[in-house]
Amino acid sequence: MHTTHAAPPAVTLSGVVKEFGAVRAVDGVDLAIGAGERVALLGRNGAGKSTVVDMLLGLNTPTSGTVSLFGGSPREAVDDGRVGAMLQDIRPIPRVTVRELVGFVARTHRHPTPVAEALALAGLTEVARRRADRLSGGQTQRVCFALALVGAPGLLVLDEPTAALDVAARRAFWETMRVLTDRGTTVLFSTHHLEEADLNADRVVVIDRGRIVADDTGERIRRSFGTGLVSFTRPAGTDLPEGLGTLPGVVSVEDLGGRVRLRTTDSDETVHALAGLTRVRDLEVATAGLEEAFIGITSDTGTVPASRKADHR
Ligand SMILES: Nc1ncnc2c1ncn2[C@@H]1O[C@H](COP(=O)(O)OP(=O)(O)OP(=O)(O)O)[C@@H](O)[C@H]1O
Repeated sequence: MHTTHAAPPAVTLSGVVKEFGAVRAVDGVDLAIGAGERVALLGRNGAGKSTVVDMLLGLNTPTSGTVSLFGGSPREAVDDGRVGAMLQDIRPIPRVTVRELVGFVARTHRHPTPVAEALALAGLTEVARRRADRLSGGQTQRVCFALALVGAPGLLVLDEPTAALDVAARRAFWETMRVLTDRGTTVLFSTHHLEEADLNADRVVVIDRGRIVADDTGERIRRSFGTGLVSFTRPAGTDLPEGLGTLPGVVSVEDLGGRVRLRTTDSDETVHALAGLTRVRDLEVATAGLEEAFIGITSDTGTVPASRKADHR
């Protein structure tokens, strides 16, 4: 009988916890990423993104739980040249030309991408003869990108990859990312820009205080964040009406000292039902920007809806 074995996922994290003394940077993360997926790890500063990335690369070990890449340890996958990485702290670059540097790293791999192609993919063709230590911040970031991709890795791990890039370079960068995932490369990148995650990933994993609070397509996450804002003033001397949180579309309720703000996925339905529930004054309906919606889900005000948390235990 002929049996086929499915390839193990590119990335698997099971019950991963990472503590630094009293700080629990990663607090029980389960995540599986298949070949060719383009996944954004989205979270605000200090959410735990870099800690996850470091564990994926074997630079850090979990306090508990397991991390595996292609079914083996991160160290094995890295030593095997199956992982390309671009981290936030850009290391000093030696005094050689860009082409020499990329060529040198290419020779350390068994099946490298041709150097000219790696340079072109990273947008470095024009500066290939320049000394690598005399480049602008954005060009230096592109050199790091070329070094990450020249080994033709199965998995690319990129920690805030576009931080130093201008608008045109960003666009070119994401275009290259598409080319690579179309070839079957798995890409995991971290960002704190919802817009960037939404536009450039097939799947967005939102991390907050070390936990995954959403894992879905950017569009569905955007919708579930609730970009509608319905605000009203409650009559003086009255309490916050009961049942606001269960009105149609409502994902969170905030009471800002008499002014009540509902975040909703459907403002029309919410307003309609609100009228039947209570008397309100100064009704206002607005749309939150994507970034604001994201801040809503991950802010300290505790407005993350219980239902979304429960989805991702
Ligand atoms: N080596 C360390 N020692 C102590 N605490 C650490 C260490 N590394 C990270 N932390 C803490 O762990 C938490 C998560 O940090 P991490 O760098 O993973 O966040 P991040 O999501 O990557 O943030 P940013 O977007 O700012 O890069 C933070 O509270 C941080 O201060």
